Amino acid sequence: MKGNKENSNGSNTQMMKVENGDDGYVLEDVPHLNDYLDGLPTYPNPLRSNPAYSVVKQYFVNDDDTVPQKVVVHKDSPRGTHFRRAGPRQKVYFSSDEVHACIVTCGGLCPGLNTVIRELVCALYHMYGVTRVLGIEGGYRGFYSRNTISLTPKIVNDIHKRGGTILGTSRGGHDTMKIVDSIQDRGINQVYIIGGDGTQKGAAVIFEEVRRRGLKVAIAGIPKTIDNDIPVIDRSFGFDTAVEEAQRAINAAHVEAESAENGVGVVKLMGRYCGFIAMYATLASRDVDVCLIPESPFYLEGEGGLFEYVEKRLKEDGHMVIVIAEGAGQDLLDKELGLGKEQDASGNKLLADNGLWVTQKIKDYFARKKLSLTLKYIDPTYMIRAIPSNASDSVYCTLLAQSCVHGAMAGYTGYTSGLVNGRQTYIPFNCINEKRNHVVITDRMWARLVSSTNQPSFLGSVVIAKAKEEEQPQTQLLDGENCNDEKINEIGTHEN
Ligand SMILES: Nc1ncnc2c1ncn2[C@@H]1O[C@H](COP(=O)(O)OP(=O)(O)O)[C@@H](O)[C@H]1O
Ligand SMILES: O=P(O)(O)OC[C@H]1O[C@](O)(COP(=O)(O)O)[C@@H](O)[C@@H]1O
Ligand SMILES: [Mg+2]
Repeated sequence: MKGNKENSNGSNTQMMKVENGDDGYVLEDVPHLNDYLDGLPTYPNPLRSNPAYSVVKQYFVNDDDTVPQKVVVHKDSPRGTHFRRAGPRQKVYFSSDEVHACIVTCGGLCPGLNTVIRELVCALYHMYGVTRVLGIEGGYRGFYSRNTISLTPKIVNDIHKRGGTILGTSRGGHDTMKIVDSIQDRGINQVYIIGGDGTQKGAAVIFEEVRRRGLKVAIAGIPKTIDNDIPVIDRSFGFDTAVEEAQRAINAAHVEAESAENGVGVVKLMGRYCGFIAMYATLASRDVDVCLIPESPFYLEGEGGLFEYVEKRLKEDGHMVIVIAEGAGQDLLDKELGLGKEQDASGNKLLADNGLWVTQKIKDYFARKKLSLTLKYIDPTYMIRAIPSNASDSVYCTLLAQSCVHGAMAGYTGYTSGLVNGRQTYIPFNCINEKRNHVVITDRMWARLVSSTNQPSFLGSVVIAKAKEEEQPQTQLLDGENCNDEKINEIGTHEN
């Protein structure tokens, strides 16, 4: 049974393609150019005659292959939500010389952006014989305010060794009509959009406008977020690299703290709304005594508070390391400093420097108690995102880019490519855009962290009960689950 349902988000008119099957099987499908254009010609996939790929058994993905969102199931549980498996199809909807592709990067930097650009260009050229690929400079606004650059395998050959994005990026500037006018005027028919939650929302609106105008243009997203806050996918590219780089800052903080009397090292890491980088960097390092993240409220004064814990650790060990994600404790700062309304050009809330704030608070506390303290504050936030991707992220970027190109060539549109339970999939924009991924503090991963640092939970029993109520228990599969149900963080819930 095939069906479309209206998106619950009032501002977004995207029709969702949902297919229900036996035993509670649900396919959250992605749009196809065929859905709104009749009589499109198809062509055999050029990979059939590509010497590297033609020898691969079952190189082409079966059109019916789908990937389950949840792999932990019970005997009688419904089969649940699935996504279309990514990969090359037998038939393509674009001939090689017809394709005029473009690539744009938006939002904040992330390790691996250049790798994705490189691999998109190489996949288009080498797999599909496409020779017209444009780079849109400076993010979304580049569509209507900047010249484009021509991208070839030669131009992108070495870019994966550099951090940042050769195309430049920006926040704000999303003007749907101007962007789609530019796509139409330039004769672009495949748009590859690399960016985070904001960017994917922008891509969804572009897709809707392209469909409204009846254009044969595939709109494909590649999720980029150093914070790892995009739902559904296993993890975002660049996240591994960022966690690895964060180790250097934590090591430095530890060395400094260890070498001084009553030494405290404070490290601020990225994580606007979620504390994945801080959590994983802390778990990996084992030198951290307390990790503060946005999802876990904390307090400073009194019993069970941060000051009491710092004092205790210094008495016991003579030194300690604090990791703080940039979004942690922002409510406390808001209350005290009266901030809270300022936004960046994309509408993201601008955060006050909680690392500096907590540093000053600890210093004041120790001064009040006339206790000695040597505190060093390290803020490596931009250092961890301005570097090239590490080896594992680079391979991941390659697979993402190739999957994304296969999808557009096969005529799919309005999707984000993403890794779900270790398999590449096409995810409809609405599944990505309606929720944000966050650390589940009633999950075993956070419990692991709290037990490894031995930090106070800062939570009273009432708060814990409330959090448990709000979070879906990880072993419980609910009837009728779909991608819009609260996502249980996949990284945090893979238990062995
Ligand atoms: N709700 C939205 N609708 C359309 N465009 C958006 C939306 N939110 C953000 N954008 C655009 O997406 C781009 C990147 O968004 P931003 O939030 O800065 O970064 P990220 O995509 O990394 O989260 C910006 O150009 C912004 O204007
Ligand atoms: O200074 P900028 O460029 O606004 O970036 C800061 C923000 O970018 C982030 O890395 C996330 O940005 P994105 O949503 O663009 O991925 C946050 O952690 C951080 O708050
Ligand atoms: Mg974002």
